[in-house]
Amino acid sequence: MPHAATVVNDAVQPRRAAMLAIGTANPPNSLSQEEYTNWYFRVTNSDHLTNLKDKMKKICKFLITKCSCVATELAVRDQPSLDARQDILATVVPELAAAAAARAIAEWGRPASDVTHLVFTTYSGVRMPGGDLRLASLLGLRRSVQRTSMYFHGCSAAAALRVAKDLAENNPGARVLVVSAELSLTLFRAPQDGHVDTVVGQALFGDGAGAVIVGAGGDERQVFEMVSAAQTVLPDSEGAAEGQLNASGLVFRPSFELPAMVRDNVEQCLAEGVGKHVAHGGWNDLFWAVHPGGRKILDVVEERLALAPGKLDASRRVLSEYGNMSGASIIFVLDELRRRGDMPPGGLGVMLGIGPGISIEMMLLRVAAA
Ligand SMILES: CC(C)(COP(=O)(O)OP(=O)(O)OC[C@H]1O[C@@H](n2cnc3c(N)ncnc32)[C@H](O)[C@@H]1OP(=O)(O)O)[C@@H](O)C(=O)NCCC(=O)NCCSC(=O)CC(=O)O
Repeated sequence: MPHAATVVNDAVQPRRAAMLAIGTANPPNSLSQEEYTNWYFRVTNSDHLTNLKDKMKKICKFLITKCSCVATELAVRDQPSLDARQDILATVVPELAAAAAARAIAEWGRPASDVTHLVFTTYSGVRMPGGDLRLASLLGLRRSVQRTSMYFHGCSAAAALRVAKDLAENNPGARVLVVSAELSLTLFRAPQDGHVDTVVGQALFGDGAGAVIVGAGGDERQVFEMVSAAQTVLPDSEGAAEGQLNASGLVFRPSFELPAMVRDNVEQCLAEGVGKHVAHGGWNDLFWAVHPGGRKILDVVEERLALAPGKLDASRRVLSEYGNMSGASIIFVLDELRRRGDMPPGGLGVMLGIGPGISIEMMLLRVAAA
């Protein structure tokens, strides 16, 4: 029963930020995972690597669809250099970001020019000026919008939401647009004999963008109150989710140990990061928005916190529908949770982000009054 949990010292925060609207977008042409696996091995001339293809099919069987944008198809056909990919990403990433942001702004109901701050996050390409500027222009944001970009933070929308909470609570009248947009084109590479990690990455990562409007005070409808936020780094975890941009794109290698590291530390992180702000009779008193980094990540969180079956359904659905869209995923999970409509106003929950570091982002949320 979510109602059983309450916020400690609830009245202390005079102006608390809230998520006011949420929008998401994906590239139009999604494939089933089986289609994607067949396509991936065909376009990379790798059908002869039957062992790897079988492994990818096995990994994919828990996933339903995979977005494969037109850009990836074009890029692969032309065997692009990093330069060619950067050109594609420079156009497509801000457009995908703008599609998600436009939905959030439409739901919010105020003009785009009322956005005072933009926090943009991506690992899909780097450029000067950044995708945030193009995004601001596509949306018609005011020239004086205060922009902040977070590149290569991996699953960073949770961190971007923490930054937005601070901005909203410390700048009266601020309306912060948070946008995370990811295209796995940046990670795309052909399978290599003997390297299972390559197909793990190709199977797991998907394309999507998520956007949230954050503000404090005012009379707009709220979705989730952002009660408290914290970040921590897991001990001895450096290198457990490493990525580096090189001539062949972003090479990202999640380690085998990552799920076990999360399993061994998640409860203590939550006790320290969220525990002091909430009185509850057990983790099942809360709703959960966990970064769908992979099936095993969700399994270990569920197991360690002894969560009831179904508690991570929103994360599991997003993972199976869209794959791991890195930062954007957590926004899809929040959207999925509120769309289900089964959380009573006042119910408390936790947003849990897991990214390179291993960094753990935690935010205590409260379902806003209807
Ligand atoms: C990838 C999986 C969905 C596959 O699950 P399955 O149950 O289908 O199968 P499995 O675990 O037996 O793995 C299938 C095959 O892949 C191999 N395999 C699994 N994980 C691997 C890894 N990290 N590196 C290299 N190989 C790996 C296994 O050894 C096995 O090969 P063999 O058959 O030869 O033994 C799961 O293992 C998982 O969820 N792992 C965690 C993924 C992860 O780290 N995500 C976080 C990404 S970082 C992130 O999310 C943050 C961010 O984006 O910023």
